[in-house]
Amino acid sequence: MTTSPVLVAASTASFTTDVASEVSSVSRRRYRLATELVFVDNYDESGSGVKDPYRAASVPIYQTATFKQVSVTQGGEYDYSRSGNPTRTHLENHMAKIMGGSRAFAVTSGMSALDVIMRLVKAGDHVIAGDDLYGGTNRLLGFLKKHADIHTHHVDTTDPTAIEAKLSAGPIRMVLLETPTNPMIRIADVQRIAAMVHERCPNALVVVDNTMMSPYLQRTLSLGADIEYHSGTKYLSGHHDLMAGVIGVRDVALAEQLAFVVNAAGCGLGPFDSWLLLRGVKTLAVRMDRQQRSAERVAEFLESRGFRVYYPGLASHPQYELHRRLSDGAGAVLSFETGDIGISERLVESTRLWGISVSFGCVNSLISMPCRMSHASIPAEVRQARNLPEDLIRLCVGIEDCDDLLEDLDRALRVSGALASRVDDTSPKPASSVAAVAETS
Ligand SMILES: Cc1ncc(COP(=O)(O)O)c(C=O)c1O
Ligand SMILES: N[C@@H](CCSC[C@H](N)C(=O)O)C(=O)O
Repeated sequence: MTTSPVLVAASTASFTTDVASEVSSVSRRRYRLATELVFVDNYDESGSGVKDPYRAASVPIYQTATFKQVSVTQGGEYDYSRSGNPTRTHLENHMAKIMGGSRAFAVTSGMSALDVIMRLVKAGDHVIAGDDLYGGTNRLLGFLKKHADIHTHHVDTTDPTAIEAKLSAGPIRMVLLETPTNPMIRIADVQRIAAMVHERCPNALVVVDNTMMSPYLQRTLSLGADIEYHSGTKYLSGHHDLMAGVIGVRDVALAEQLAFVVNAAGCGLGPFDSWLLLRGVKTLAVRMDRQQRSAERVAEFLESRGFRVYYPGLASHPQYELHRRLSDGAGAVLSFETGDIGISERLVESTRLWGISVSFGCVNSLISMPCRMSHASIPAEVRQARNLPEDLIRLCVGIEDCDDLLEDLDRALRVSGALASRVDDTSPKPASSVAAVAETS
């Protein structure tokens, strides 16, 4: 991160209301994001006024559903963990700080985050969303169309004029963007789209699913989005050992509406998962830096072998410059085509180190075929109409030694026949691939 340190008002996160008001007026130096990720504001900045009574180095897990009251009318800050829990509050304040929002909410999954956000849309309203987007998002939007009379227009979000053309299609309440998209890794110009939507449709909210970048690489609230959300199941937690969603907002009134829904619908993240997520977020920068470095090598390796690779860190990506302008890195998810569904299936099943699994953002490297797995819920004819390649392979690059990853991939490319169908065997190989070939033969 390159942002220079500035002074900001301290978070009002607290375990007790009285200490919160005591520290809320204090300003402290704002560090670079990699520092802020590990700096969990558990004490006040002077180090004297303690927010946690025992100055616990790790935020405690308040594994309780209820909080006792002093009397019938006198309660504390918390009464019931659905409405609020200190461990969750800590996580939420930490995430608001990291995302550059006024407030954040931690809920039970990424889909739950979108479900909360969609409660801001009422029957008869229209939504504009991408034609390349996560299968579960497509499924929820389809459900809302069928059962709640919320109509979604799916457009190519790489083209702001395609969005502009739909702004008069009905009462637009929301523009929902993924950038990069899952699984085609396309980029939306959030800044331009947000400015245009806010000018043309002041009642519309610009919502960004920032899961693939994480707030470490891209902060869309500062690009003009009204709401940014994440599947915390992915990079924020990093280990595929929990499900979570995080929503961040700038506007205080909007935050109040979301807070109401989280409590009313009862999807706030439980104390243990809140603690696990807070723990995961602390290592986000080191994980992402490492995963991204390896992803760059993997993308270059595949491109040098003649494959069509989708990764915004490659100069060949059509929105390479745009993504560089909007973000701090290309991330660690990429996809590529082999040109043949059978070859893709064999390739995926030939890897040993890359786990065949949905999801991404884990420290372990994963390989998948979106049309058979994460995006299988999108009907085949819709996938075809949206030009989603059936042979597409998606890679989520983990933290393993990159030479091992390349060797495993190289071997799988060969045994599946993918490489033979792409390039002649005399093309340059990474030094490490020699061992892999020997292993195969
Ligand atoms: C881009 C994106 N957004 C949201 C989700 C939903 O997250 P979750 O699985 O945590 O519900 C996923 C994957 O599941 C995803 O890939
Ligand atoms: N069976 C699940 C599949 C989850 S896909 C998870 C992730 N977002 C990805 O893109 O891999 C479902 O149908 O929801």
